[in-house]
Amino acid sequence: MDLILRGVSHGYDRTEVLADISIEIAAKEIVCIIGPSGCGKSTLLRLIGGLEHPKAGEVLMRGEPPSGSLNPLTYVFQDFALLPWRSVEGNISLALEDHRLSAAERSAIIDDVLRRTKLTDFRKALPRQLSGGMKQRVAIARALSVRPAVMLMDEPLSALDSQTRELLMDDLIDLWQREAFTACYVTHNLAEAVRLGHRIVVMSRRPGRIREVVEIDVPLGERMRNLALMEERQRHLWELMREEALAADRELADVG
Ligand SMILES: Nc1ncnc2c1ncn2[C@@H]1O[C@H](COP(=O)(O)OP(=O)(O)OP(=O)(O)O)[C@@H](O)[C@H]1O
Repeated sequence: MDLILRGVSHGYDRTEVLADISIEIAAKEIVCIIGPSGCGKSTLLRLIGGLEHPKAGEVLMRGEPPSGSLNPLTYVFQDFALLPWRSVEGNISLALEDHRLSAAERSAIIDDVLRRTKLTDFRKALPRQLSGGMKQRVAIARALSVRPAVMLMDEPLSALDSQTRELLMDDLIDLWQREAFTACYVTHNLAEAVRLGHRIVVMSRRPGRIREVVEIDVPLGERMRNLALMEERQRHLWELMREEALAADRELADVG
Protein backbone atom coordinates (compact mmCIF):
# COMPACT_ATOMS: atom_id res chain seq x y z
CA MET A 1 0.00 0.00 0.00
CA ASP A 2 1.29 3.45 -0.89
CA LEU A 3 0.58 6.57 1.10
CA ILE A 4 -0.19 9.74 -0.81
CA LEU A 5 -0.32 13.28 0.53
CA ARG A 6 -1.77 15.84 -1.83
CA GLY A 7 -1.59 19.54 -1.08
CA VAL A 8 -1.83 19.03 2.68
CA SER A 9 -2.00 22.26 4.70
CA HIS A 10 -2.77 22.65 8.36
CA GLY A 11 -2.74 25.17 11.17
CA TYR A 12 -4.06 26.08 14.59
CA ASP A 13 -6.02 29.29 15.16
CA ARG A 14 -4.06 31.82 13.16
CA THR A 15 -0.81 29.84 13.06
CA GLU A 16 -0.11 28.22 9.72
CA VAL A 17 1.87 25.06 10.48
CA LEU A 18 2.08 23.10 7.23
CA ALA A 19 1.71 24.44 3.71
CA ASP A 20 0.98 22.44 0.59
CA ILE A 21 2.74 19.18 1.38
CA SER A 22 2.61 16.67 -1.46
CA ILE A 23 4.53 13.43 -1.29
CA GLU A 24 4.08 9.74 -1.96
CA ILE A 25 5.53 7.04 0.24
CA ALA A 26 5.75 3.76 -1.65
CA ALA A 27 5.32 0.38 0.00
CA LYS A 28 8.58 -0.87 1.55
CA GLU A 29 10.13 2.57 1.50
CA ILE A 30 11.51 4.46 4.49
CA VAL A 31 10.96 8.18 4.06
CA CYS A 32 12.66 10.39 6.64
CA ILE A 33 11.32 13.84 7.44
CA ILE A 34 13.77 16.42 8.72
CA GLY A 35 13.31 20.11 9.39
CA PRO A 36 13.82 22.77 12.03
CA SER A 37 12.07 22.67 15.36
CA GLY A 38 8.40 23.58 15.10
CA CYS A 39 8.13 23.16 11.32
CA GLY A 40 5.27 20.70 11.72
CA LYS A 41 6.90 17.26 11.48
CA SER A 42 4.90 15.69 14.32
CA THR A 43 1.78 17.43 13.07
CA LEU A 44 2.37 15.81 9.69
CA LEU A 45 2.55 12.36 11.31
CA ARG A 46 -0.69 13.04 13.20
CA LEU A 47 -2.40 14.02 9.95
CA ILE A 48 -1.12 10.87 8.23
CA GLY A 49 -2.29 8.74 11.15
CA GLY A 50 -5.73 10.34 11.07
CA LEU A 51 -5.47 11.76 14.59
CA GLU A 52 -6.24 15.16 13.04
CA HIS A 53 -7.71 16.18 9.73
CA PRO A 54 -5.88 18.62 7.47
CA LYS A 55 -7.40 22.04 6.87
CA ALA A 56 -6.75 21.52 3.16
CA GLY A 57 -5.57 18.72 0.91
CA GLU A 58 -5.87 15.01 1.48
CA VAL A 59 -4.11 11.94 2.80
CA LEU A 60 -4.87 8.88 0.67
CA MET A 61 -3.90 5.24 0.62
CA ARG A 62 -3.47 3.39 -2.63
CA GLY A 63 -3.57 -0.39 -2.86
CA GLU A 64 -4.09 -3.05 -0.25
CA PRO A 65 -2.42 -3.14 3.17
CA PRO A 66 -0.16 -6.17 3.80
CA SER A 67 -2.11 -9.41 4.16
CA GLY A 68 -3.22 -9.93 7.73
CA SER A 69 -2.83 -6.24 8.55
CA LEU A 70 -4.83 -5.40 11.67
CA ASN A 71 -4.09 -1.71 11.58
CA PRO A 72 -2.76 0.06 8.48
CA LEU A 73 -1.11 2.93 10.39
CA THR A 74 0.68 2.63 13.68
CA TYR A 75 2.97 4.90 15.69
CA VAL A 76 6.35 4.47 17.35
CA PHE A 77 7.09 7.31 19.77
CA GLN A 78 10.28 8.69 21.26
CA ASP A 79 9.23 7.81 24.84
CA PHE A 80 8.38 4.15 24.01
CA ALA A 81 4.85 4.49 25.53
CA LEU A 82 5.00 1.14 27.36
CA LEU A 83 2.75 0.24 30.27
CA PRO A 84 5.15 -0.27 33.22
CA TRP A 85 3.04 -2.97 34.91
CA ARG A 86 2.83 -5.13 31.81
CA SER A 87 5.51 -7.54 30.65
CA VAL A 88 7.11 -7.30 27.20
CA GLU A 89 4.57 -9.84 25.96
CA GLY A 90 1.75 -7.98 27.70
CA ASN A 91 2.72 -4.69 26.11
CA ILE A 92 2.76 -6.24 22.65
CA SER A 93 -0.49 -8.04 23.27
CA LEU A 94 -2.09 -4.67 24.09
CA ALA A 95 -2.02 -3.76 20.40
CA LEU A 96 -3.80 -7.02 19.56
CA GLU A 97 -6.56 -6.93 22.16
CA ASP A 98 -9.04 -4.93 20.11
CA HIS A 99 -8.89 -7.47 17.32
CA ARG A 100 -10.70 -10.75 16.97
CA LEU A 101 -7.86 -13.19 17.29
CA SER A 102 -7.75 -16.61 18.91
CA ALA A 103 -5.24 -17.13 21.73
CA ALA A 104 -3.15 -19.24 19.33
CA GLU A 105 -3.14 -16.53 16.64
CA ARG A 106 -2.17 -13.88 19.17
CA SER A 107 0.60 -16.03 20.54
CA ALA A 108 1.95 -16.77 17.04
CA ILE A 109 2.07 -13.05 16.22
CA ILE A 110 3.85 -12.28 19.50
CA ASP A 111 6.36 -15.10 18.89
CA ASP A 112 7.06 -13.74 15.42
CA VAL A 113 7.66 -10.11 16.42
CA LEU A 114 9.72 -11.09 19.47
CA ARG A 115 11.92 -13.19 17.20
CA ARG A 116 12.23 -10.41 14.63
CA THR A 117 13.24 -7.88 17.27
CA LYS A 118 15.50 -10.35 19.12
CA LEU A 119 13.45 -10.14 22.29
CA THR A 120 12.36 -13.75 22.66
CA ASP A 121 14.34 -14.23 25.88
CA PHE A 122 12.75 -11.13 27.42
CA ARG A 123 9.14 -12.12 26.90
CA LYS A 124 8.27 -12.03 30.62
CA ALA A 125 10.44 -9.04 31.57
CA LEU A 126 8.91 -5.80 32.81
CA PRO A 127 9.88 -2.48 31.17
CA ARG A 128 11.85 -1.37 34.26
CA GLN A 129 14.12 -4.39 33.79
CA LEU A 130 15.03 -3.31 30.27
CA SER A 131 17.50 -0.79 28.86
CA GLY A 132 16.22 2.16 26.81
CA GLY A 133 17.21 0.45 23.58
CA MET A 134 15.35 -2.71 24.51
CA LYS A 135 12.27 -0.72 25.51
CA GLN A 136 12.23 0.85 22.08
CA ARG A 137 12.59 -2.61 20.52
CA VAL A 138 9.47 -3.63 22.45
CA ALA A 139 7.65 -0.58 21.07
CA ILE A 140 8.80 -1.51 17.56
CA ALA A 141 7.70 -5.13 18.12
CA ARG A 142 4.30 -3.87 19.26
CA ALA A 143 4.01 -1.69 16.15
CA LEU A 144 5.01 -4.60 13.87
CA SER A 145 2.51 -6.93 15.55
CA VAL A 146 -0.43 -5.30 13.75
CA ARG A 147 1.32 -5.76 10.39
CA PRO A 148 0.99 -2.08 9.55
CA ALA A 149 1.08 -0.75 6.02
CA VAL A 150 3.05 2.24 7.28
CA MET A 151 4.85 2.79 10.58
CA LEU A 152 4.76 6.40 11.71
CA MET A 153 7.95 6.89 13.69
CA ASP A 154 8.33 10.12 15.65
CA GLU A 155 11.99 10.50 16.65
CA PRO A 156 12.14 6.89 17.83
CA LEU A 157 15.84 7.01 18.75
CA SER A 158 16.08 10.51 20.23
CA ALA A 159 15.79 9.45 23.85
CA LEU A 160 18.68 7.00 23.55
CA ASP A 161 22.40 7.49 24.02
CA SER A 162 24.55 7.50 20.90
CA GLN A 163 25.88 3.91 21.18
CA THR A 164 22.37 2.53 21.70
CA ARG A 165 21.17 4.62 18.78
CA GLU A 166 23.84 3.07 16.55
CA LEU A 167 22.84 -0.44 17.61
CA LEU A 168 19.16 0.23 17.05
CA MET A 169 19.86 1.67 13.60
CA ASP A 170 21.62 -1.62 12.76
CA ASP A 171 18.61 -3.51 14.16
CA LEU A 172 16.17 -1.47 12.08
CA ILE A 173 18.21 -2.09 8.92
CA ASP A 174 18.42 -5.80 9.70
CA LEU A 175 14.67 -5.89 10.35
CA TRP A 176 13.96 -4.10 7.07
CA GLN A 177 16.28 -6.38 5.09
CA ARG A 178 14.63 -9.52 6.46
CA GLU A 179 11.07 -8.26 5.92
CA ALA A 180 10.74 -4.82 4.38
CA PHE A 181 8.41 -2.43 6.17
CA THR A 182 7.19 1.01 5.16
CA ALA A 183 7.90 3.96 7.41
CA CYS A 184 7.55 7.69 7.66
CA TYR A 185 10.36 8.52 10.05
CA VAL A 186 10.72 11.93 11.70
CA THR A 187 14.15 12.77 13.04
CA HIS A 188 16.34 15.71 14.01
CA ASN A 189 19.42 13.61 13.44
CA LEU A 190 20.89 13.90 9.95
CA ALA A 191 23.19 10.88 10.42
CA GLU A 192 20.11 8.81 11.24
CA ALA A 193 18.31 10.11 8.15
CA VAL A 194 21.17 9.17 5.80
CA ARG A 195 21.52 5.72 7.40
CA LEU A 196 17.83 4.81 7.31
CA GLY A 197 16.04 6.87 4.67
CA HIS A 198 15.54 5.78 1.08
CA ARG A 199 14.40 9.37 0.60
CA ILE A 200 14.74 12.33 2.92
CA VAL A 201 12.20 15.11 2.87
CA VAL A 202 13.75 18.39 4.00
CA MET A 203 11.18 20.84 5.33
CA SER A 204 11.44 24.59 5.66
CA ARG A 205 10.73 26.38 8.91
CA ARG A 206 7.11 27.04 9.84
CA PRO A 207 4.87 26.95 7.93
CA GLY A 208 6.58 23.75 6.90
CA ARG A 209 6.89 23.30 3.16
CA ILE A 210 8.90 20.70 1.32
CA ARG A 211 12.20 22.34 0.51
CA GLU A 212 13.88 19.41 -1.18
CA VAL A 213 13.58 15.64 -1.38
CA VAL A 214 16.98 13.94 -1.28
CA GLU A 215 17.16 10.41 -2.59
CA ILE A 216 19.86 8.08 -1.29
CA ASP A 217 20.32 5.37 -3.86
CA VAL A 218 22.65 3.17 -1.82
CA PRO A 219 21.03 0.02 -0.36
CA LEU A 220 20.55 0.29 3.41
CA GLY A 221 22.91 -2.61 4.11
CA GLU A 222 25.76 -1.04 2.11
CA ARG A 223 25.71 2.45 3.54
CA MET A 224 28.35 1.88 6.19
CA ARG A 225 30.72 0.79 3.41
CA ASN A 226 30.12 4.08 1.58
CA LEU A 227 30.99 6.47 4.37
CA ALA A 228 32.38 9.20 2.11
CA LEU A 229 29.18 9.31 0.08
CA MET A 230 27.04 9.27 3.22
CA GLU A 231 29.06 12.14 4.68
CA GLU A 232 28.65 14.09 1.48
CA ARG A 233 24.84 13.58 1.56
CA GLN A 234 24.76 14.56 5.22
CA ARG A 235 26.70 17.74 4.44
CA HIS A 236 24.22 18.58 1.70
CA LEU A 237 21.32 18.07 4.12
CA TRP A 238 23.01 20.28 6.69
CA GLU A 239 23.50 23.05 4.13
CA LEU A 240 19.77 22.91 3.41
CA MET A 241 18.89 22.82 7.09
CA ARG A 242 21.35 25.40 8.38
CA GLU A 243 19.67 28.47 7.03
CA GLU A 244 16.21 27.27 8.08
CA ALA A 245 17.44 26.23 11.53
CA LEU A 246 19.11 29.60 12.12
CA ALA A 247 16.01 31.51 11.06
CA ALA A 248 13.75 29.28 13.19
CA ASP A 249 16.07 29.79 16.13
CA ARG A 250 15.91 33.58 15.73
CA GLU A 251 12.10 33.42 15.56
CA LEU A 252 11.94 31.36 18.76
CA ALA A 253 14.33 33.80 20.47
CA ASP A 254 12.09 36.72 19.44
CA VAL A 255 9.04 35.00 20.94
CA GLY A 256 10.98 34.22 24.14
N1 LIG B 1 -2.63 21.07 19.18
C1 LIG B 1 -1.96 22.19 18.89
N2 LIG B 1 -2.52 23.40 19.13
C2 LIG B 1 -1.87 24.54 18.81
N3 LIG B 1 -0.63 24.58 18.24
C3 LIG B 1 -0.04 23.41 18.00
C4 LIG B 1 -0.68 22.16 18.29
N4 LIG B 1 0.17 21.16 17.92
C5 LIG B 1 1.26 21.76 17.40
N5 LIG B 1 1.14 23.11 17.45
C6 LIG B 1 2.12 24.07 16.95
O1 LIG B 1 2.41 23.71 15.61
C7 LIG B 1 3.79 23.92 15.34
C8 LIG B 1 4.40 22.65 14.81
O2 LIG B 1 4.48 21.68 15.86
P1 LIG B 1 5.09 20.23 15.62
O3 LIG B 1 5.19 19.58 16.97
O4 LIG B 1 4.35 19.52 14.57
O5 LIG B 1 6.54 20.60 15.06
P2 LIG B 1 7.83 19.69 14.95
O6 LIG B 1 8.47 20.04 13.65
O7 LIG B 1 7.49 18.26 15.18
O8 LIG B 1 8.70 20.26 16.14
P3 LIG B 1 9.93 19.61 16.94
O9 LIG B 1 10.99 19.37 15.92
O10 LIG B 1 10.32 20.69 17.89
O11 LIG B 1 9.43 18.38 17.59
C9 LIG B 1 4.42 24.43 16.62
O12 LIG B 1 4.50 25.82 16.55
C10 LIG B 1 3.45 24.00 17.69
O13 LIG B 1 3.47 24.89 18.78
